[in-house]
Amino acid sequence: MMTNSKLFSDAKKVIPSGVNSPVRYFEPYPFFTKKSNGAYLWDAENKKIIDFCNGYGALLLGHRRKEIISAVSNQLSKGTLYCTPTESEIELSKLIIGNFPSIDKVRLVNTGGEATMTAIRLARGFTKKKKIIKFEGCYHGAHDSVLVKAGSGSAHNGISVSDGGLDEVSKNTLVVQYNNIEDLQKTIQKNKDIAGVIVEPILANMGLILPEKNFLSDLRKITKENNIPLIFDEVVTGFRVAPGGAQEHFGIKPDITTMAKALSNGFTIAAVGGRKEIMDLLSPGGKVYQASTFAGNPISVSAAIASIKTINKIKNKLYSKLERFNLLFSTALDDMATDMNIPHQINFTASMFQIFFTNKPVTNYETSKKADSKKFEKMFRTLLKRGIFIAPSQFEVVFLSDAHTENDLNKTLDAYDAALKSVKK
Ligand SMILES: Cc1ncc(COP(=O)(O)O)c(C=O)c1O
Ligand SMILES: NCC(=O)CCC(=O)O
Repeated sequence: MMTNSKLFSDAKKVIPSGVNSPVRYFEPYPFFTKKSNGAYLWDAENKKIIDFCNGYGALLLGHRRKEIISAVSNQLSKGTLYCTPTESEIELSKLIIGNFPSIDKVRLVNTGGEATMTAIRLARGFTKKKKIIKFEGCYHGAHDSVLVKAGSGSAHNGISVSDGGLDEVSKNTLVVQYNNIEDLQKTIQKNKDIAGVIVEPILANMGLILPEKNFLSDLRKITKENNIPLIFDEVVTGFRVAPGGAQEHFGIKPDITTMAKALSNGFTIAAVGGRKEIMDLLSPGGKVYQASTFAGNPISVSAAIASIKTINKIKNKLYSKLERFNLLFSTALDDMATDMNIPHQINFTASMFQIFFTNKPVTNYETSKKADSKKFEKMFRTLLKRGIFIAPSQFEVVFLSDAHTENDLNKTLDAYDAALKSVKK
């Protein structure tokens, strides 16, 4: 049997740092997954692990969900890539538009990063302006204009602006504090050249940070008053917090929306959608260029159609169950840490939560950075020893899926109990 340790030493020889995305690495080495099903992963050493990383939020319905696997198997028998339009793309676009009333038209792309890159280019093409505003700690993918004071692996590895990124690009990205509407107002007043504001409506890349009351509605009001397109990056929140994403949950209409992850429950697809007059600027009808060989590929499209149909069919049960599980879990975890006298904060909403080891509320990049990440890593390691996998970094969140059972959650709470004890030592 191959061990995780042997696989990692092999991997390092042929893959930089042994991983294909930085967030997958943790000390001393990550486990290597052989297969998954429902709520579980099995590693190279045949250990069964309860998964709370869930494809960084993609697997809302759980691994190998039957409706999706059967739609994809059906498509596999008909071909994998045509590079011509298909009727399925129309069906998927109608489903997306049906769930997101702010969207008149939608382009399919492959990754969240590609979606935000296209959204920003569209905002620039529409306004003929240059600068974009992003919020500290929000992560929108690994491209130059958004990899500035970003969260996720970029915060974890202390990379505020990436080597190799162009200053000419990052200097056109203005960074504003999350949950600080005055900061946004001042930045808009000082700069006349703003093409768009991009935001994670719920910040899920600095741990979990919730928008304070009125933050998103004020953001909408101010951008509208100043004729600045507002981009909601719903790569994490789309379909996860509601069938129509955070914009449905908070009742706010952005001008452009990006989505990925739970859109397809584990296949490579993302989308950028928005108002007709903006979306129609895309080439070939317009002059904003976006293109990709794999965009709208029939495999991912079939997965996304099956995901949305499943979500829409079971939505009345799905979201209330996940919210109930999350409330029970987060409350029990809070009680446990309080009983142990461990300074902590728990932020939770819908099917996401995170614990921070700090006695101050976590409301933005700075307060998240001040939490004790060494304690978090200790907790992570104890959880993993006990067969529970959460994303390895303080700057990610814990994702529940429809496949988790009460029994899984009880086991996980026992593991958190041991993990908190290890933190206390
Ligand atoms: C909010 C948000 N936007 C964009 C992205 C980038 O998505 P991808 O990794 O598919 O490029 C992520 C990825 O984690 C994300 O969390
Ligand atoms: N929250 C950050 C991600 O989901 C990104 C995953 C990756 O970079 O592999």
